[in-house]
Amino acid sequence: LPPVDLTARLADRTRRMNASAIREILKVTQQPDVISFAGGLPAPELFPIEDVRRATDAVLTKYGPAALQYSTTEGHLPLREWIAARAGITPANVQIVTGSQQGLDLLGKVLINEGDVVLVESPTYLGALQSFQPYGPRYVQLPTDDHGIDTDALEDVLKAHPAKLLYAIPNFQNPTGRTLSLERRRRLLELTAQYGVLVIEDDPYGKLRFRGEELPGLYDLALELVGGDPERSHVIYSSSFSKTLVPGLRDAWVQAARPIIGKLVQAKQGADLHTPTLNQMIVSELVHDVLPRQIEIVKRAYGERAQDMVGRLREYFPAGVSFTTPEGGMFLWVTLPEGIDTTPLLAQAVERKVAFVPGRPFFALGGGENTMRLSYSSATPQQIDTGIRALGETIREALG
Ligand SMILES: Cc1ncc(COP(=O)(O)O)c(CN[C@@H](CCCC(=O)O)C(=O)O)c1O
Repeated sequence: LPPVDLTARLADRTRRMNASAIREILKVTQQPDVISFAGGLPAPELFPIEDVRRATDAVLTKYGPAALQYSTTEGHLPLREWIAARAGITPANVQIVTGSQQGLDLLGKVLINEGDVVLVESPTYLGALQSFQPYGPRYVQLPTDDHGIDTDALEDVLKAHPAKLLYAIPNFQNPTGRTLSLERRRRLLELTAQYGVLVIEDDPYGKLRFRGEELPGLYDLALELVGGDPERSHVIYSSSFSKTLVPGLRDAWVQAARPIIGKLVQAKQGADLHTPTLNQMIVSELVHDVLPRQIEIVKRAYGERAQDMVGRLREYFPAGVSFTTPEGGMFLWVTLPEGIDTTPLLAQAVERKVAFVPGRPFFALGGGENTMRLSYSSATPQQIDTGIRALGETIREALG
């Protein structure tokens, strides 16, 4: 039989698909002697392994075979009830998803028509761009500064472009580590409500504040504006147990009005039927006692590591380099002098046994060649010292 040209058989939309820079770099940084500031990996040494062991045993004892059987697409009801009670909504407004990454993909599938204008921060989480891309959005980048999205610029954009969606990470943003100010949260909600733009609030880091005052989320503020009725909220909230508990159980959730949840359920039926039953039940055991304790442990550790890294950046990085100083989360953002391209710089850094994520893939419409993302969450003080020193030398060399 003549060989079939398989690439010619791929669906047209696959031309819009690209690899995740983070996932690709993770393969490089698996080499044991490379200090990686690349992936947003939670600190493995802090994982509550014994608690997970006990919870797994308790679940198998309590539910028996049901813990290993197919289960509902909406998700394990006790877990949805716990999430709903905390958010002041009903379980019908909560959909469990297999990582918030799946939530982003399903939201793209049910909300984005080819050509819809999707407003994204500049820079934004590259994984969201990867999830939305196959559905053919027209991205419009929103300028950001140390207080998050520039809402004056947002108003100008909304006057110029009827937009379908605004995707935002208000707390400890990926990749910059920045936090959207309260004043701008209110202004963003006013403008998006006025112009009929749905907001996706992606908030996997919201509980990981280690400095400053906690701020109400967009979803919470929007709920207040509509008298607490989730059916009238134009904000869709996404969060995850990946950064507060463990990422490998792939448990996360979406909060939204029922018409959106209803379509998410149908999209998820077509994707994976349901999130693993056992994993949901384990998380449902852990949320009561283990989760609050784990959040405190993680916040303290990440606060120390962030402080460490900022100290080393000040010590080892050359003048002319600027960086953010986050109040929570796992990342900070470095801006090098114009003219340096951090994509080729990564290869030189890896030769010095240190890795980061070049900034370019975090910009939906290009730019950012002279930027990079650093994650401090899974690095020890010694690795931060050694790695930042090596990275500083790499940058000095590139500056000539
Ligand atoms: C804003 C934002 N939204 C969703 C996710 C996905 O988290 P989960 O699927 O809930 O684990 C993430 C996780 N991003 C990490 C983890 C990616 C891990 C990986 O690709 O290996 C990162 O940027 O490095 C995120 O930052």
